[in-house]
Amino acid sequence: MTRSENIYLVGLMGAGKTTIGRQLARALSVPFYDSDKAIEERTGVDIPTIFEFEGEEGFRDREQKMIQQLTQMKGIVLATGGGAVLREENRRLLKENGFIVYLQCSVERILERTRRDTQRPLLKTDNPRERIETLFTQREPLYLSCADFKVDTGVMQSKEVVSRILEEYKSVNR
Ligand SMILES: Nc1ncnc2c1ncn2[C@@H]1O[C@H](COP(=O)(O)OP(=O)(O)O)[C@@H](O)[C@H]1O
Ligand SMILES: O=C(O)C1=C[C@@H](OP(=O)(O)O)[C@@H](O)[C@H](O)C1
Ligand SMILES: [Mg+2]
Repeated sequence: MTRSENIYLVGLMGAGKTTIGRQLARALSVPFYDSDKAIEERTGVDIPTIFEFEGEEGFRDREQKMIQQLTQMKGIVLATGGGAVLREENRRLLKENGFIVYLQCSVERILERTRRDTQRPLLKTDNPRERIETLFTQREPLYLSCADFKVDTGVMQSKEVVSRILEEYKSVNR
């Protein structure tokens, strides 16, 4: 088993990890996991409820446990949550066990895509643009430090993004 048997997607909220991940897994005929969905299934409540009752740190603890478990699996595509790279342990686990793709996206596009969203507690603010800009500045260096490959999802259709990832993944796994 090599680390490249898994593909892990990282990037900001709205970059398309969940959407692209599902399509990529289908194209490869492998199982798809989404760490947020797995946390929701385990707890029986949605992400905003976890933030409400346990705060961001409570959510991060659950997220770390989930990443620990999901990175034991082989032959999967995993969409992480946008903040999964914040913890060093998560970055280490992801780097050790998979091919990491950073889905890059401009603040403007993210703002458009998340405008009507109610499921991302970190964007429940009077000034979502400022929040996204802050997250971008804080996290972009972390995404870049983990990534084996990056692709801009703001300028291409998801189908094209999937093709670019497959092309790169196959070239490193020849
Ligand atoms: N080129 C694209 N790649 C990925 N998502 C796109 C693209 N264009 C539009 N979208 C839309 O943007 C949103 C991305 O949300 P999601 O996949 O949940 O992102 P994430 O999991 O990174 O937060 C979806 O509603 C998706 O349909
Ligand atoms: O950026 C973040 O800190 C978060 C991103 C979300 O996932 P998506 O990136 O899939 O939206 C989810 O994990 C939670 O709301 C926190
Ligand atoms: Mg997602």
